Amino acid sequence: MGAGVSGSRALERASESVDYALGMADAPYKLILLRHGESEWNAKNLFTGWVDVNLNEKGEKEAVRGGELLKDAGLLPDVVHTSLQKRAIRTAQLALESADRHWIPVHRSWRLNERHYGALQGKDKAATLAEFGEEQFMLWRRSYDTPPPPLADDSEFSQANDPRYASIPPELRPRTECLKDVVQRMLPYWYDGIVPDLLTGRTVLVAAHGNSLRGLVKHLDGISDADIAALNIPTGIPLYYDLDADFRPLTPGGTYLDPEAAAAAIEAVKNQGKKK
Ligand SMILES: O=C(O)[C@@H](CO)OP(=O)(O)O
Repeated sequence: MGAGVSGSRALERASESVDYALGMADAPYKLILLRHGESEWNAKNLFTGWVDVNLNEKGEKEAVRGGELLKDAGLLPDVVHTSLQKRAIRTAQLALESADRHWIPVHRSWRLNERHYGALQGKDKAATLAEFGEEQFMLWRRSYDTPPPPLADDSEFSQANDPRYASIPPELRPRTECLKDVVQRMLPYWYDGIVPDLLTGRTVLVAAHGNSLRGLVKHLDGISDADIAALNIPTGIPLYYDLDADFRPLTPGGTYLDPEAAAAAIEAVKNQGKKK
């Protein structure tokens, strides 16, 4: 019995020293969220959703700067997860190149895609606000559980027949989504794709979108369905989370690596539709 007790103490000590060696004693898990840089349609103030729009020049610069911020902060990702959309994929590549981490393993999933914006995809935000009024506009844009009308499969902005979504049965491919739908399809990937990487002590970068990241932040910070309406995420500025052993943030809301730029950009996202 004595041997058993000292054996288990030795095991405890060994596991403590592994935690220490991995720097996991206080904040075991390091997670970085990065919304893609400005896209061509962000600049034109159009609802984008699943339309596969590219970064514009400003967005490319934001992505490069995002990588520099990571490097300066000593937050070097060991693995990256992206959506299946070009603006997030390219943002991750540009950021990782500028942090000299272009070689890390990459995983992609449609579950990190932007919210499908239904029949609003391709529409001008200011014109939509003017046509339907502020209440309806904000309900579609920021309410937790009111999706816009579905997008017809024969629309030029539909992804119903896009081969990259072939693994989703045709009738289950989104034609519109509210944030609640996004949380429901994103969380399985968080648990099965991202958390296992965090558990091994890797620093994980998630390069995704305004609304898929709002869904993830809602989950991490335990934000209510009502309060999430007020949360906006800026393009291209890394948001860093130290997570405890239960994957809860040590600093609620995380930390933007450039807080001043983030505050100004959050305000601009919030006011989209009100100008241009
Ligand atoms: O158009 C979109 O897909 C998203 C993100 O750009 O817009 P919003 O911030 O209005 O939800």
